[in-house]
Amino acid sequence: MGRIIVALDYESAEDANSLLAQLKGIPCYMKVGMQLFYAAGPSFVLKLKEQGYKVFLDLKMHDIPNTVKGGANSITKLGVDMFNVHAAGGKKMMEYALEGVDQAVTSSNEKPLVIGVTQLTSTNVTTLNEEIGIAGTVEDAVLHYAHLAKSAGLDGVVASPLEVTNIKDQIGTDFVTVTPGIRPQGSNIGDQSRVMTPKEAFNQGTDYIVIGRPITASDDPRKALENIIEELN
Ligand SMILES: O=c1ccn([C@@H]2O[C@H](COP(=O)(O)O)[C@@H](O)[C@H]2O)c(=O)[nH]1
Repeated sequence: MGRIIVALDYESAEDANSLLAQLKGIPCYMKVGMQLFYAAGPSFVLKLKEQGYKVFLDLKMHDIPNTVKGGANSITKLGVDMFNVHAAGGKKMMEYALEGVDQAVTSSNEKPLVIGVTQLTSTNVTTLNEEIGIAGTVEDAVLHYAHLAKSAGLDGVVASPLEVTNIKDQIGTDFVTVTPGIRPQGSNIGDQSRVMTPKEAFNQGTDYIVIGRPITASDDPRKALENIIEELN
């Protein structure tokens, strides 16, 4: 099941390597987010690639277009398979990200999937309306950003599984959806708001699910991942 992305949300390379050892041989993507990247840096990403992992670099870039272009250029040179930018940065920012990618693509650096973050899966309608200042439903806000990401030329979006059917219906099945907010039955929701089980998420038609704590905080991470895969089969 190469469509499961495990979130390596750890404070050190040692901790992340310990999980990698426990999950050895199970085909899945590895996601490096800001906690691990800021601690272990690009060299950790390069080592993951050397070991043959598919890598999603989840740094959610959001800055002026020129800065994002430079960031996207540097990320592409790391050889990652997927990275993301906030769609809230606007169409021009996303277009510049793609320019940064194009300028870094060589025969040894393949083009990564570039994915736009719509609304974080921790965001509920109250946060959206009263704190972020966007009126209406979360679903509409997600769809708005998904259309914007598509118009900028991005490959897909990060959204919750709840929005996948509408995204695929409106934008097309080949527009990639990457969905965190995954909680196997009975697991702690924590700070997430818009959640589904792994099976429900794939039933909605998502391309990739992202799972962190239900695996990493488990007493037996390998068993936790194997249980998820078994449920999906
Ligand atoms: O909208 C988003 C975007 C990214 N994430 C990231 O996914 C994982 C989820 O971890 P869990 O422990 O399974 O909650 C985490 O790394 C987030 O930074 C997200 O949750 N929602």
